[in-house]
Amino acid sequence: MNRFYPMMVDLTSHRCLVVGGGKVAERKIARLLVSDADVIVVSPVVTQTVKKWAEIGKIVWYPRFYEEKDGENCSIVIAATNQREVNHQIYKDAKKRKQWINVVDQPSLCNFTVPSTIHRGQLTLSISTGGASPSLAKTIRQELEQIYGEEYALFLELAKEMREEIQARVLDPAKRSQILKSLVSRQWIEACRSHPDQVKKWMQKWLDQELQAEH
Ligand SMILES: C[C@@]1(CC(=O)O)c2cc3[nH]c(cc4nc(cc5[nH]c(cc(n2)[C@H]1CCC(=O)O)[C@@](C)(CC(=O)O)[C@@H]5CCC(=O)O)C(CC(=O)O)=C4CCC(=O)O)c(CCC(=O)O)c3CC(=O)O
Ligand SMILES: NC(=O)C1=CN([C@@H]2O[C@H](COP(=O)(O)OP(=O)(O)OC[C@H]3O[C@@H](n4cnc5c(N)ncnc54)[C@H](O)[C@@H]3O)[C@@H](O)[C@H]2O)C=CC1
Repeated sequence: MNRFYPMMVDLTSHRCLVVGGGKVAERKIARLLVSDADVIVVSPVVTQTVKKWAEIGKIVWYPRFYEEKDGENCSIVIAATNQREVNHQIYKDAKKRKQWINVVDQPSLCNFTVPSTIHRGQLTLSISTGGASPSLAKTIRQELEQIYGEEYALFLELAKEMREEIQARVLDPAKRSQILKSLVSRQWIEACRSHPDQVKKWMQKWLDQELQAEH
């Protein structure tokens, strides 16, 4: 069994090739766009959504069949056609170039796979089943979406600000660690959900009290 190494990658401005323009390719492209990658799509036919992305300049689309040179200078290649032999050829070309390659119909050829993912601002939750059951990954994603709502985005934004202030102002490591831990409480997360407009003021007040107790 292959245990994949979970890794958060900065794809900003990295050229990423997606071959194919169907439903599966569209999903992979959407993920790459969230990460600000430079996406090149090669496919004679694409979905309406992919076509729209090309029209508004979010991606570059070459409306033709795959050619070996398409993968040049790409950090990542995704073979997402419905032709097994074409996907296999894309794999061989990418392997020669030592690129990161995802083949949507042959998990054993992938040197990376795409997990099911939830974004809540800076929070990312990803689920992988190592290719055993993508449907289970999707089901768990849907369950977690109910538990981890949009309030986590606001909470993290505020927690980041407060954390920076705590790091700058609390010099005693033990005390700093204690305040940083108490910042992460159910109450604050709940307040982000119920009172998004007021919570920052309350948190700041709480922090000021904690910092005063310092002196
Ligand atoms: C190995 C991997 C490679 C990769 O694509 O990266 C792979 C491979 C394959 N998927 C197949 C089928 C389906 N995949 C989905 C859905 C998703 N597949 C995703 C990832 C992965 N799929 C990687 C492993 C992920 C892991 O480790 O868990 C997700 C998580 C991420 C994403 O794609 O963005 C996304 C859910 C996103 C979400 O909604 O949260 C559904 C459900 C649906 O579409 O509703 C079905 C139909 C039901 C079923 O088969 O279970 C087939 C058979 C094709 C066939 O039979 O023709 C293969 C090939 C094979 O297994 O041989
Ligand atoms: N990994 C995953 O998450 C999943 C993978 N699959 C697999 O993914 C494959 C694709 O599925 P869909 O997107 O639904 O298929 P689809 O039939 O909607 O799209 C296939 C695309 O490939 C393009 N294409 C075909 N030959 C090409 C070539 N030589 N060069 C460039 N583009 C070419 C077509 O123009 C079309 O846009 C299927 O074979 C299926 O087995 C299916 C479900 C999920």
